[in-house]
Amino acid sequence: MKEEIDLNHPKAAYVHIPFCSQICYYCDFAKVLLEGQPVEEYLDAVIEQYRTYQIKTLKTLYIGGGTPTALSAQQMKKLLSALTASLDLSVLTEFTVEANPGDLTDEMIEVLAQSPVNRISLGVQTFNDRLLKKIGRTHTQAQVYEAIQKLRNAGFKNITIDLIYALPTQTMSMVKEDLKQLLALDLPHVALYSLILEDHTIFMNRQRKGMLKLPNEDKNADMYEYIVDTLSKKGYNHYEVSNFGKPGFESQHNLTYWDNAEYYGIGAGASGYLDGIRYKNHGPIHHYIEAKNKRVHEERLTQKEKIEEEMFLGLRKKTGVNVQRFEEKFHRNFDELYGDVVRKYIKRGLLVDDEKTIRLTNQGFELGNEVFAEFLLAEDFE
Ligand SMILES: C[S@@+](CC[C@H](N)C(=O)[O-])C[C@H]1O[C@@H](n2cnc3c(N)ncnc32)[C@H](O)[C@@H]1O
Ligand SMILES: C[S@@+](CC[C@H](N)C(=O)[O-])C[C@H]1O[C@@H](n2cnc3c(N)ncnc32)[C@H](O)[C@@H]1O
Ligand code: SF4
Repeated sequence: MKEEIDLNHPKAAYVHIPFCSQICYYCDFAKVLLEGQPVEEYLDAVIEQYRTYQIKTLKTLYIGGGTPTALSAQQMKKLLSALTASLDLSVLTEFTVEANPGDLTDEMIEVLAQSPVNRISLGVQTFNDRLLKKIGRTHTQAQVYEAIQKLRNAGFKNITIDLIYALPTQTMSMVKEDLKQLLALDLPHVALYSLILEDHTIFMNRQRKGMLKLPNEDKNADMYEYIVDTLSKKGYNHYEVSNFGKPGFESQHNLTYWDNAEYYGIGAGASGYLDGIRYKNHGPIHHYIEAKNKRVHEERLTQKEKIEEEMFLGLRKKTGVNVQRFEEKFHRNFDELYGDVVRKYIKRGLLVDDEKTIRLTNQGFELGNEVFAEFLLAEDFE
């Protein structure tokens, strides 16, 4: 009986730490400057929300931000022990903490190494010191090398970094140099994002004033092609639009999102998906701390929305959407719903149908959003 109940529970949890010691010029995630924030009260509120779910087993736990390593080593220790106190650790296979290369003090690394955390995601963005300054980062290339060496010395094998390409003034040869540095580090995983200009960022402000020199769309596409080609040749599995992992190192937590499975979302501004309801927690720190009910937006998804999400999220993965699984899940004939659009994009070389799965080609990945839009169902769909 216990096992049955457990199977119905989400197997992934996301915990958000919204503090940063600097605000990067491109970033629109839920975050605030650390200084002067009620960090202890915030951690207590996070732990309180986590406990309400009475979680006993998880396959993946992910502490993201913001910058989790902006916490002090003591605060991190308190958070990690509260999150794992009632967990069956034999089931927990992937436990990630995001870290800023400049924050990884010996003390912080020791706290992480002595906990069940087994994956570290470093926000590197680029190895180019001048470019790092131009995007508002305060760490340097040397600190990245130092952080990775220290993490390895402490026993961490599963280290991933985030890089951004198509940054202002970035040229193709700068992207090639970043890839060279990345490959020399021989890391098992990397996420490479194309810069997105977000509202309410310094970059958007500069763009509006005509002061931002961004690579054009063609250059952006060339950069993506170069990245995909280079990493694929070096043995990385391009398992999602922006993610590359050596076999066995694909992020299990992020695959939960793309598999359209449910997960707990804990912390200010975090989103979660439980019992068919997508929710978002209060964003502003004080609201989050004070609110009795931490969840502020809740939306029960209709069948139409669930099907659309299954397609958008599934197509982000290299393995695509499994047709049989789709039909079992939604009790619908796939071909009736999507046969026409699938055939159209197969003709254009953007989709492949290998009988069992529908998936994007590399060219399809580049034009992802255009393809996804065609998988929206009619307004009157029932
Ligand atoms: C929200 S951050 C959290 C990680 C950590 N704070 C850090 O930056 O080191 C997660 C990642 O999202 C990516 N990101 C944030 N804003 C972006 C943007 N506007 N365009 C592309 N990628 C972005 C960055 O690569 C960043 O490392
Ligand atoms: C952009 S992804 C980077 C993934 C990472 N490179 C990896 O492979 O482990 C992570 C970011 O997405 C955001 N994020 C992930 N899950 C979230 C959730 N459930 N609610 C809110 N934000 C989330 C956080 O800002 C987090 O820093
Ligand atoms: S990219 Fe990371 S460090 Fe920079 S502002 Fe966003 S969350 Fe903070």
